[in-house]
Amino acid sequence: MTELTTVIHDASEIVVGPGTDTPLERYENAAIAVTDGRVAAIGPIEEIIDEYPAENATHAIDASGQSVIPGFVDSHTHGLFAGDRSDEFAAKLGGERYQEILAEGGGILRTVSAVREASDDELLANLLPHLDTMCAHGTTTVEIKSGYGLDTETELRMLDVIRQADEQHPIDIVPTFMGAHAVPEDEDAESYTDRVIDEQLPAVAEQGIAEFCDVFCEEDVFSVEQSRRVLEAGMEHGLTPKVHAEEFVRLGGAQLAAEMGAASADHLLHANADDRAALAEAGVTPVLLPGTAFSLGADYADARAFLDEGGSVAVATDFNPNCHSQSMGFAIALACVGMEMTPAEALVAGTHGGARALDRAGEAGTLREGMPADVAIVDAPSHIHIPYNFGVNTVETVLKDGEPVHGGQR
Ligand SMILES: N=CN[C@@H](CCC(=O)O)C(=O)O
Ligand SMILES: [Zn+2]
Repeated sequence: MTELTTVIHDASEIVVGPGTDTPLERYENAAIAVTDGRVAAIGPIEEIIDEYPAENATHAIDASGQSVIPGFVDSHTHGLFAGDRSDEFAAKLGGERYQEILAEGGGILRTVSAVREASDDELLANLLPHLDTMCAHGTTTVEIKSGYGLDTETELRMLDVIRQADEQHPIDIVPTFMGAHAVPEDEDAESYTDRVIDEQLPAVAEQGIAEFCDVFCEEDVFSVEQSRRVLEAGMEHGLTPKVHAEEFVRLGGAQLAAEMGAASADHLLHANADDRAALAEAGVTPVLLPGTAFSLGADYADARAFLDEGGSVAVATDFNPNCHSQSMGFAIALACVGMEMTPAEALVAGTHGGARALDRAGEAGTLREGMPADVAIVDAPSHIHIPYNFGVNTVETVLKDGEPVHGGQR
Protein backbone atom coordinates (compact mmCIF):
# COMPACT_ATOMS: atom_id res chain seq x y z
CA MET A 1 0.00 0.00 0.00
CA THR A 2 1.21 3.48 -0.82
CA GLU A 3 2.23 5.48 2.24
CA LEU A 4 1.76 9.24 2.31
CA THR A 5 5.14 9.89 3.91
CA THR A 6 5.18 13.65 3.99
CA VAL A 7 3.23 16.71 2.99
CA ILE A 8 4.97 20.10 3.04
CA HIS A 9 2.34 22.80 2.71
CA ASP A 10 1.91 26.56 2.56
CA ALA A 11 5.48 27.12 1.38
CA SER A 12 6.20 30.64 0.13
CA GLU A 13 8.09 28.98 -2.68
CA ILE A 14 8.96 25.49 -3.87
CA VAL A 15 11.83 25.14 -6.31
CA VAL A 16 11.44 22.24 -8.74
CA GLY A 17 14.71 22.54 -10.67
CA PRO A 18 15.92 24.14 -13.90
CA GLY A 19 13.11 25.35 -16.14
CA THR A 20 12.90 24.98 -19.89
CA ASP A 21 12.81 28.72 -20.62
CA THR A 22 13.88 30.03 -17.21
CA PRO A 23 16.89 29.23 -15.04
CA LEU A 24 14.54 28.06 -12.30
CA GLU A 25 11.11 26.43 -12.29
CA ARG A 26 9.30 27.29 -9.05
CA TYR A 27 5.85 27.60 -7.53
CA GLU A 28 4.64 30.18 -5.05
CA ASN A 29 2.26 29.36 -2.19
CA ALA A 30 2.93 25.73 -2.88
CA ALA A 31 2.85 22.20 -1.51
CA ILE A 32 4.62 18.95 -2.14
CA ALA A 33 3.33 15.47 -1.36
CA VAL A 34 5.64 12.51 -0.87
CA THR A 35 4.57 8.90 -1.16
CA ASP A 36 6.98 6.04 -0.46
CA GLY A 37 9.86 8.51 -0.25
CA ARG A 38 9.30 10.02 -3.70
CA VAL A 39 7.65 13.18 -4.96
CA ALA A 40 4.04 12.27 -5.76
CA ALA A 41 2.81 15.78 -6.51
CA ILE A 42 4.22 19.30 -6.44
CA GLY A 43 2.59 22.60 -7.30
CA PRO A 44 0.32 25.39 -6.09
CA ILE A 45 -1.24 24.38 -2.79
CA GLU A 46 -4.83 24.26 -4.11
CA GLU A 47 -3.80 21.66 -6.70
CA ILE A 48 -2.16 19.36 -4.14
CA ILE A 49 -3.86 19.51 -0.80
CA ASP A 50 -7.29 18.06 -1.70
CA GLU A 51 -5.74 14.87 -3.02
CA TYR A 52 -3.02 14.72 -0.35
CA PRO A 53 -4.43 16.15 2.93
CA ALA A 54 -1.63 17.01 5.33
CA GLU A 55 -3.44 15.32 8.22
CA ASN A 56 -3.11 11.95 6.45
CA ALA A 57 0.67 12.24 6.19
CA THR A 58 3.17 10.72 8.61
CA HIS A 59 5.03 14.04 8.54
CA ALA A 60 3.06 17.23 7.93
CA ILE A 61 5.28 20.29 7.64
CA ASP A 62 3.95 23.82 7.65
CA ALA A 63 6.46 25.75 5.53
CA SER A 64 4.75 29.12 5.61
CA GLY A 65 7.26 31.89 5.05
CA GLN A 66 9.82 29.35 3.86
CA SER A 67 11.46 28.24 0.62
CA VAL A 68 11.57 24.53 -0.21
CA ILE A 69 14.42 23.49 -2.48
CA PRO A 70 15.98 20.23 -3.70
CA GLY A 71 18.66 18.99 -1.28
CA PHE A 72 22.11 20.13 -2.36
CA VAL A 73 24.26 17.72 -4.35
CA ASP A 74 27.85 18.46 -3.34
CA SER A 75 29.70 16.86 -6.24
CA HIS A 76 33.33 17.44 -5.21
CA THR A 77 34.77 16.88 -1.74
CA HIS A 78 37.80 15.33 -0.07
CA GLY A 79 35.75 15.12 3.12
CA LEU A 80 37.53 12.12 4.67
CA PHE A 81 40.82 13.15 6.23
CA ALA A 82 42.76 13.37 9.48
CA GLY A 83 44.96 16.04 11.03
CA ASP A 84 44.75 19.82 11.09
CA ARG A 85 46.17 22.14 8.42
CA SER A 86 44.79 25.40 9.75
CA ASP A 87 48.40 26.62 10.14
CA GLU A 88 48.79 26.34 6.34
CA PHE A 89 45.76 28.61 5.91
CA ALA A 90 47.56 31.19 8.02
CA ALA A 91 50.83 30.62 6.11
CA LYS A 92 49.07 31.15 2.78
CA LEU A 93 47.65 34.42 4.08
CA GLY A 94 51.25 35.32 4.84
CA GLY A 95 52.23 34.75 1.20
CA GLU A 96 53.20 31.06 0.96
CA ARG A 97 51.88 29.31 -2.13
CA TYR A 98 49.86 26.06 -2.12
CA GLN A 99 52.30 24.39 -4.54
CA GLU A 100 55.32 25.40 -2.44
CA ILE A 101 53.73 23.88 0.66
CA LEU A 102 53.04 20.66 -1.27
CA ALA A 103 56.58 20.56 -2.74
CA GLU A 104 57.98 20.81 0.80
CA GLY A 105 55.99 17.74 1.90
CA GLY A 106 53.07 19.69 3.40
CA GLY A 107 49.56 20.09 2.01
CA ILE A 108 48.13 16.85 0.64
CA LEU A 109 51.25 14.92 1.71
CA ARG A 110 50.84 16.05 5.31
CA THR A 111 47.25 14.81 5.31
CA VAL A 112 48.48 11.52 3.79
CA SER A 113 50.77 10.99 6.82
CA ALA A 114 47.91 11.73 9.23
CA VAL A 115 45.49 9.41 7.40
CA ARG A 116 48.01 6.56 7.25
CA GLU A 117 48.48 6.86 11.02
CA ALA A 118 44.75 7.00 11.80
CA SER A 119 42.72 3.84 12.47
CA ASP A 120 39.56 3.11 10.49
CA ASP A 121 37.50 3.99 13.55
CA GLU A 122 39.28 7.32 13.90
CA LEU A 123 38.72 8.10 10.23
CA LEU A 124 35.03 7.26 10.53
CA ALA A 125 34.76 9.34 13.69
CA ASN A 126 36.25 12.26 11.76
CA LEU A 127 33.91 11.89 8.80
CA LEU A 128 30.53 11.44 10.49
CA PRO A 129 30.41 14.91 12.13
CA HIS A 130 31.34 16.49 8.79
CA LEU A 131 28.40 14.66 7.24
CA ASP A 132 26.18 15.97 10.05
CA THR A 133 27.33 19.51 9.25
CA MET A 134 26.75 19.03 5.53
CA CYS A 135 23.28 17.63 6.22
CA ALA A 136 22.45 20.52 8.57
CA HIS A 137 23.40 22.87 5.72
CA GLY A 138 21.06 21.13 3.29
CA THR A 139 23.27 18.61 1.49
CA THR A 140 21.57 15.30 0.79
CA THR A 141 24.08 13.76 -1.65
CA VAL A 142 27.85 14.17 -1.45
CA GLU A 143 30.78 12.83 -3.41
CA ILE A 144 33.85 11.92 -1.36
CA LYS A 145 37.24 11.07 -2.83
CA SER A 146 39.99 8.84 -1.50
CA GLY A 147 43.48 10.12 -2.27
CA TYR A 148 45.05 10.66 1.14
CA GLY A 149 46.44 7.13 1.22
CA LEU A 150 48.59 6.95 -1.90
CA ASP A 151 49.20 3.26 -1.22
CA THR A 152 46.89 0.33 -1.87
CA GLU A 153 46.18 -0.46 1.77
CA THR A 154 45.27 3.09 2.80
CA GLU A 155 43.34 3.91 -0.37
CA LEU A 156 41.22 0.79 0.24
CA ARG A 157 40.80 1.72 3.91
CA MET A 158 39.58 5.18 2.94
CA LEU A 159 37.06 3.79 0.46
CA ASP A 160 35.86 1.26 3.03
CA VAL A 161 35.36 4.00 5.64
CA ILE A 162 33.41 5.99 3.03
CA ARG A 163 31.27 2.88 2.46
CA GLN A 164 30.66 2.50 6.21
CA ALA A 165 29.70 6.16 6.52
CA ASP A 166 27.27 5.77 3.63
CA GLU A 167 25.62 2.88 5.46
CA GLN A 168 25.42 4.76 8.76
CA HIS A 169 24.46 8.26 7.64
CA PRO A 170 21.28 9.39 5.89
CA ILE A 171 23.24 11.43 3.30
CA ASP A 172 23.95 9.50 0.10
CA ILE A 173 27.70 9.25 -0.46
CA VAL A 174 29.20 8.75 -3.93
CA PRO A 175 32.69 7.21 -3.68
CA THR A 176 35.54 8.29 -5.95
CA PHE A 177 38.95 6.61 -6.13
CA MET A 178 41.74 9.20 -6.36
CA GLY A 179 45.00 7.32 -5.89
CA ALA A 180 46.48 9.83 -8.35
CA HIS A 181 45.96 12.79 -6.00
CA ALA A 182 49.65 13.49 -5.33
CA VAL A 183 53.01 11.83 -5.84
CA PRO A 184 54.32 10.22 -2.62
CA GLU A 185 57.47 11.88 -1.29
CA ASP A 186 59.80 8.97 -2.02
CA GLU A 187 58.61 8.35 -5.58
CA ASP A 188 58.56 9.89 -9.06
CA ALA A 189 55.29 10.57 -10.89
CA GLU A 190 55.89 8.02 -13.64
CA SER A 191 56.61 5.02 -11.41
CA TYR A 192 53.82 6.03 -9.01
CA THR A 193 51.41 6.22 -11.97
CA ASP A 194 52.37 2.62 -12.76
CA ARG A 195 51.60 1.62 -9.17
CA VAL A 196 48.20 3.32 -9.23
CA ILE A 197 47.39 1.41 -12.42
CA ASP A 198 48.96 -1.96 -11.61
CA GLU A 199 48.29 -2.24 -7.86
CA GLN A 200 45.67 0.21 -6.60
CA LEU A 201 43.07 0.20 -9.39
CA PRO A 202 42.73 -3.61 -9.63
CA ALA A 203 42.33 -3.85 -5.84
CA VAL A 204 39.72 -1.07 -5.78
CA ALA A 205 37.84 -2.66 -8.68
CA GLU A 206 37.89 -6.08 -7.04
CA GLN A 207 36.26 -4.64 -3.91
CA GLY A 208 33.70 -2.71 -5.98
CA ILE A 209 33.89 0.29 -3.65
CA ALA A 210 34.34 3.21 -6.04
CA GLU A 211 32.22 4.60 -8.85
CA PHE A 212 34.51 7.29 -10.28
CA CYS A 213 38.25 7.59 -10.85
CA ASP A 214 39.75 11.07 -10.49
CA VAL A 215 43.25 12.45 -11.12
CA PHE A 216 45.03 15.71 -10.22
CA CYS A 217 46.20 16.71 -13.70
CA GLU A 218 48.49 19.59 -12.79
CA GLU A 219 51.98 20.95 -13.30
CA ASP A 220 54.40 19.12 -10.98
CA VAL A 221 51.74 16.54 -10.10
CA PHE A 222 50.41 14.27 -12.91
CA SER A 223 50.99 15.13 -16.58
CA VAL A 224 48.24 14.87 -19.17
CA GLU A 225 49.74 11.61 -20.41
CA GLN A 226 50.00 10.12 -16.91
CA SER A 227 46.45 11.28 -16.17
CA ARG A 228 45.22 9.69 -19.38
CA ARG A 229 46.83 6.37 -18.46
CA VAL A 230 45.20 6.38 -15.01
CA LEU A 231 41.77 7.27 -16.35
CA GLU A 232 41.93 4.72 -19.18
CA ALA A 233 42.88 2.01 -16.71
CA GLY A 234 40.05 3.15 -14.45
CA MET A 235 37.59 2.89 -17.34
CA GLU A 236 38.81 -0.64 -18.06
CA HIS A 237 37.86 -1.43 -14.47
CA GLY A 238 34.42 0.19 -14.89
CA LEU A 239 35.19 3.51 -13.15
CA THR A 240 33.91 6.70 -14.78
CA PRO A 241 36.59 9.39 -15.21
CA LYS A 242 36.74 12.78 -13.53
CA VAL A 243 39.60 15.27 -13.82
CA HIS A 244 41.04 18.00 -11.57
CA ALA A 245 41.81 20.34 -14.44
CA GLU A 246 43.43 23.76 -14.97
CA GLU A 247 43.51 24.65 -11.27
CA PHE A 248 46.91 26.38 -11.04
CA VAL A 249 48.00 26.39 -14.68
CA ARG A 250 46.37 25.49 -17.99
CA LEU A 251 47.90 22.06 -18.60
CA GLY A 252 45.31 20.27 -20.75
CA GLY A 253 43.14 18.42 -18.22
CA ALA A 254 39.92 19.90 -19.62
CA GLN A 255 40.72 18.71 -23.14
CA LEU A 256 41.59 15.31 -21.67
CA ALA A 257 38.25 15.19 -19.82
CA ALA A 258 36.46 16.01 -23.08
CA GLU A 259 38.44 13.41 -25.02
CA MET A 260 37.66 10.72 -22.45
CA GLY A 261 33.99 11.64 -22.02
CA ALA A 262 34.53 12.25 -18.31
CA ALA A 263 31.56 12.90 -16.04
CA SER A 264 33.15 16.17 -14.98
CA ALA A 265 36.14 18.45 -15.20
CA ASP A 266 36.68 20.27 -11.93
CA HIS A 267 38.25 23.58 -10.79
CA LEU A 268 38.90 25.11 -14.27
CA LEU A 269 40.27 28.40 -12.94
CA HIS A 270 42.54 28.66 -15.99
CA ALA A 271 40.28 27.07 -18.62
CA ASN A 272 39.98 29.05 -21.85
CA ALA A 273 37.32 29.30 -24.57
CA ASP A 274 38.64 26.19 -26.38
CA ASP A 275 38.38 24.21 -23.16
CA ARG A 276 34.84 25.44 -22.50
CA ALA A 277 33.78 24.53 -26.03
CA ALA A 278 35.38 21.08 -25.83
CA LEU A 279 33.68 20.30 -22.51
CA ALA A 280 30.28 21.49 -23.77
CA GLU A 281 30.66 19.52 -27.00
CA ALA A 282 31.57 16.34 -25.10
CA GLY A 283 28.78 16.79 -22.51
CA VAL A 284 31.27 16.97 -19.62
CA THR A 285 29.94 18.89 -16.61
CA PRO A 286 32.26 21.70 -15.48
CA VAL A 287 32.38 21.66 -11.67
CA LEU A 288 33.28 25.08 -10.28
CA LEU A 289 34.64 25.34 -6.75
CA PRO A 290 34.54 28.97 -5.63
CA GLY A 291 35.49 28.08 -2.04
CA THR A 292 38.88 26.90 -3.28
CA ALA A 293 39.58 30.17 -5.10
CA PHE A 294 38.38 32.04 -1.99
CA SER A 295 40.65 30.13 0.39
CA LEU A 296 43.62 30.32 -2.00
CA GLY A 297 43.06 34.01 -2.68
CA ALA A 298 42.99 33.12 -6.38
CA ASP A 299 40.88 34.44 -9.24
CA TYR A 300 37.57 32.63 -9.63
CA ALA A 301 36.68 30.41 -12.58
CA ASP A 302 34.89 32.23 -15.38
CA ALA A 303 31.40 30.92 -14.66
CA ARG A 304 29.80 33.66 -16.77
CA ALA A 305 31.68 32.50 -19.86
CA PHE A 306 30.61 28.88 -19.30
CA LEU A 307 26.98 29.93 -18.86
CA ASP A 308 26.83 32.62 -21.53
CA GLU A 309 28.35 30.30 -24.11
CA GLY A 310 25.38 28.02 -23.56
CA GLY A 311 26.86 25.49 -21.17
CA SER A 312 25.76 24.57 -17.68
CA VAL A 313 27.90 24.15 -14.61
CA ALA A 314 27.92 22.54 -11.19
CA VAL A 315 28.98 24.34 -8.03
CA ALA A 316 30.42 22.31 -5.15
CA THR A 317 32.26 22.97 -1.88
CA ASP A 318 35.57 21.12 -2.47
CA PHE A 319 35.51 20.55 1.31
CA ASN A 320 39.06 19.43 2.23
CA PRO A 321 41.84 20.52 4.62
CA ASN A 322 42.77 23.30 2.17
CA CYS A 323 39.19 24.52 1.71
CA HIS A 324 37.55 23.96 5.03
CA SER A 325 33.86 24.62 4.47
CA GLN A 326 31.10 22.03 4.28
CA SER A 327 28.51 24.65 3.39
CA MET A 328 26.87 24.60 -0.03
CA GLY A 329 25.10 27.82 0.97
CA PHE A 330 28.46 29.54 1.29
CA ALA A 331 29.66 28.06 -2.03
CA ILE A 332 26.49 29.45 -3.63
CA ALA A 333 27.09 32.88 -2.07
CA LEU A 334 30.63 32.87 -3.49
CA ALA A 335 29.30 31.71 -6.86
CA CYS A 336 27.03 34.76 -6.90
CA VAL A 337 29.38 37.39 -5.56
CA GLY A 338 32.67 36.02 -6.87
CA MET A 339 31.58 34.40 -10.14
CA GLU A 340 28.66 36.65 -11.06
CA MET A 341 26.11 33.86 -11.16
CA THR A 342 22.50 34.72 -10.35
CA PRO A 343 21.03 33.11 -7.22
CA ALA A 344 18.84 30.94 -9.49
CA GLU A 345 21.82 29.81 -11.60
CA ALA A 346 23.89 29.08 -8.51
CA LEU A 347 21.09 27.10 -6.86
CA VAL A 348 20.58 25.00 -10.00
CA ALA A 349 24.36 24.46 -10.19
CA GLY A 350 24.42 23.25 -6.58
CA THR A 351 21.55 20.82 -7.07
CA HIS A 352 20.82 19.62 -10.63
CA GLY A 353 24.35 20.55 -11.78
CA GLY A 354 25.90 18.49 -9.01
CA ALA A 355 23.66 15.55 -9.87
CA ARG A 356 24.81 15.77 -13.51
CA ALA A 357 28.45 15.77 -12.41
CA LEU A 358 27.74 12.53 -10.55
CA ASP A 359 25.73 10.90 -13.36
CA ARG A 360 22.62 11.14 -11.18
CA ALA A 361 20.44 13.68 -12.97
CA GLY A 362 17.52 11.24 -12.87
CA GLU A 363 17.90 10.51 -9.17
CA ALA A 364 18.86 13.72 -7.37
CA GLY A 365 18.97 17.48 -7.62
CA THR A 366 15.38 18.20 -8.73
CA LEU A 367 11.93 17.82 -7.17
CA ARG A 368 9.99 16.53 -10.15
CA GLU A 369 7.31 13.87 -9.73
CA GLY A 370 8.87 10.46 -9.23
CA MET A 371 12.18 11.78 -7.92
CA PRO A 372 13.39 10.92 -4.39
CA ALA A 373 12.08 13.56 -1.98
CA ASP A 374 15.47 14.94 -0.93
CA VAL A 375 14.54 18.38 0.33
CA ALA A 376 16.02 21.34 2.16
CA ILE A 377 13.67 23.87 3.74
CA VAL A 378 15.14 27.35 3.92
CA ASP A 379 13.85 29.55 6.73
CA ALA A 380 13.27 32.51 4.44
CA PRO A 381 10.67 33.24 1.78
CA SER A 382 12.86 32.70 -1.28
CA HIS A 383 16.01 30.90 -2.43
CA ILE A 384 17.65 34.32 -2.94
CA HIS A 385 18.12 34.45 0.83
CA ILE A 386 20.66 31.60 0.62
CA PRO A 387 23.41 33.80 -0.90
CA TYR A 388 21.88 37.05 0.43
CA ASN A 389 22.32 35.80 3.99
CA PHE A 390 25.93 34.72 3.38
CA GLY A 391 27.90 33.14 6.19
CA VAL A 392 24.71 32.03 7.89
CA ASN A 393 22.99 28.67 7.58
CA THR A 394 19.52 29.46 6.28
CA VAL A 395 18.48 25.78 6.13
CA GLU A 396 16.10 24.78 8.91
CA THR A 397 14.86 21.30 7.99
CA VAL A 398 16.24 18.56 5.74
CA LEU A 399 14.40 15.52 4.40
CA LYS A 400 15.98 12.47 2.79
CA ASP A 401 13.56 10.27 0.86
CA GLY A 402 10.79 12.27 2.50
CA GLU A 403 11.95 11.50 6.05
CA PRO A 404 13.14 14.35 8.31
CA VAL A 405 16.88 13.88 8.93
CA HIS A 406 17.67 17.31 10.28
CA GLY A 407 15.69 19.99 12.09
CA GLY A 408 12.16 19.88 13.22
CA GLN A 409 8.61 20.43 12.23
CA ARG A 410 6.92 23.60 13.23
N1 LIG B 1 43.77 20.26 -5.83
C1 LIG B 1 43.83 19.11 -5.44
N2 LIG B 1 43.08 18.53 -4.47
C2 LIG B 1 42.26 19.21 -3.56
C3 LIG B 1 43.01 19.79 -2.41
C4 LIG B 1 43.39 18.72 -1.46
C5 LIG B 1 44.23 19.18 -0.32
O1 LIG B 1 44.89 20.23 -0.40
O2 LIG B 1 44.24 18.43 0.66
C6 LIG B 1 41.33 20.19 -4.26
O3 LIG B 1 40.63 19.75 -5.15
O4 LIG B 1 41.27 21.38 -3.91
ZN1 LIG C 1 39.52 18.14 -5.38
